[in-house]
Amino acid sequence: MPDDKLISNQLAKAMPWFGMDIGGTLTKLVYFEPKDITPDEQDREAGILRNIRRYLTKNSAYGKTGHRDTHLQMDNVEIRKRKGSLHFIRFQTTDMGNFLSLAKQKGMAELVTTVCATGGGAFKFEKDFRDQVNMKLAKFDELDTLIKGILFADLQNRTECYFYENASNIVKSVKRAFNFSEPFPFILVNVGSGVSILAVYGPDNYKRISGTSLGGGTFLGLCCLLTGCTTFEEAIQLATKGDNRKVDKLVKDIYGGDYNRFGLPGDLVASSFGQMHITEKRLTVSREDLANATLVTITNNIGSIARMCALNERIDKVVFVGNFLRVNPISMKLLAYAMEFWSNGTMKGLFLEHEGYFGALGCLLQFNGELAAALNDGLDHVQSENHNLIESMSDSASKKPSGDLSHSPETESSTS
Ligand SMILES: Nc1ncnc2c1ncn2[C@@H]1O[C@H](COP(=O)(O)OP(=O)(O)O)[C@@H](O)[C@H]1O
Ligand SMILES: CC(C)(COP(=O)(O)O)[C@@H](O)C(=O)NCCC(=O)O
Repeated sequence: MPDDKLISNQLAKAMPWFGMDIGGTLTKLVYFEPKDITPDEQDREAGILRNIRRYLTKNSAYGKTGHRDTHLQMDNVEIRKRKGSLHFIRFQTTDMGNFLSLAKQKGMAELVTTVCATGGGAFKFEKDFRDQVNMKLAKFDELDTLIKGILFADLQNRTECYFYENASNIVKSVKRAFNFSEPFPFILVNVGSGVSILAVYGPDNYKRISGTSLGGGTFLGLCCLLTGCTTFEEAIQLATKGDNRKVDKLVKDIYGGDYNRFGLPGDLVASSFGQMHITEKRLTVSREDLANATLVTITNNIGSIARMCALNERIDKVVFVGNFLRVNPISMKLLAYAMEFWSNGTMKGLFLEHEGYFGALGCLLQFNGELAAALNDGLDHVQSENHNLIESMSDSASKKPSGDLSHSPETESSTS
């Protein structure tokens, strides 16, 4: 059985380490940059690997839609006994063709033969990866990796988790760090293109309890249709300047004030977009108002479903993640308000700094587990779906660096 040192050696040879989450709208790529490279290792580092490392870490924009979220970079992270930084990169999934061309152009295809991937696109694009860049995808489930990513990020960064103090007063509510060191149980609401809701009881113990197709993709799609905007950033900017009350019908528009008997305040939205059947109202609303109303409609619906799920499961912590929350304090404050107000202060909405990257991060970490286990077991226990992944690792463990997840003849070796 290989010892720890051998395993860490083999894992290091598998660089570069990536985790990829190919979602319905955005592809998220987490890249581990080793920072403990010895001079000897540097000398032996293959040219392609060095170029990829430099290309990814020296730029913050790639191709047409690729961005590195530099503010999310995690330094001094230890993974597989290596110290380094985690870089967080995203691009539009519709740009996958360009990503594959770029990967080919940068020599990735020669270096990396297996990529760890999660999300629906890991299935959808598997053939494209194989046909266009000769890469295999080692597929992991998106909800498994999501939870693993969250737990890892929170361990690394004790200010990862936050909540809104004074959540019941949206104007005055302020972001504060939340101690998430004892996380279980919690409800996890992943707001991506659509919404998945999980009840998480332990690191490997969860169930998917609900979902809705009215998610981040719906907000963006409707906003583009209603306002003519073309990007998420533009949609959020418009929403920030708008007022949903000119679009929605409020309780007071119907009751003239509060509906006291059932505790419904006059300012509560009674009917989303409920004023838009009135011609004069329609003529006076702005694009900003429509964007704001769309954001409020989608957010409130998610908040309402999440709260019912939490109530049903008797869980008081509700964690919201997913890129819908990117640059979107309006929705986070609304969700925090909804959790607190409708539960009479018994539930708490929680948020995480790395919003949409946990699936990709968990994918990067998961690979370690599978790989180490495979090496430990002498590669005997390998499950069929991970066959490709382990096959290429077995190559590297025994003889030539064949390039799984990444090998080249002179790929860097471990310091140990
Ligand atoms: N730059 C962006 N481009 C498109 N959508 C974005 C962007 N930033 C945030 N979003 C929002 O995030 C959602 C996608 O979230 P994400 O968690 O990445 O889900 P998925 O895995 O389905 O792609 C979009 O539907 C949109 O609401
Ligand atoms: C199918 C999905 C898991 C895909 O994840 P996504 O790319 O949206 O993050 C998600 O969109 C979802 O759970 N949709 C809601 C389906 C439903 O329960 O109605």
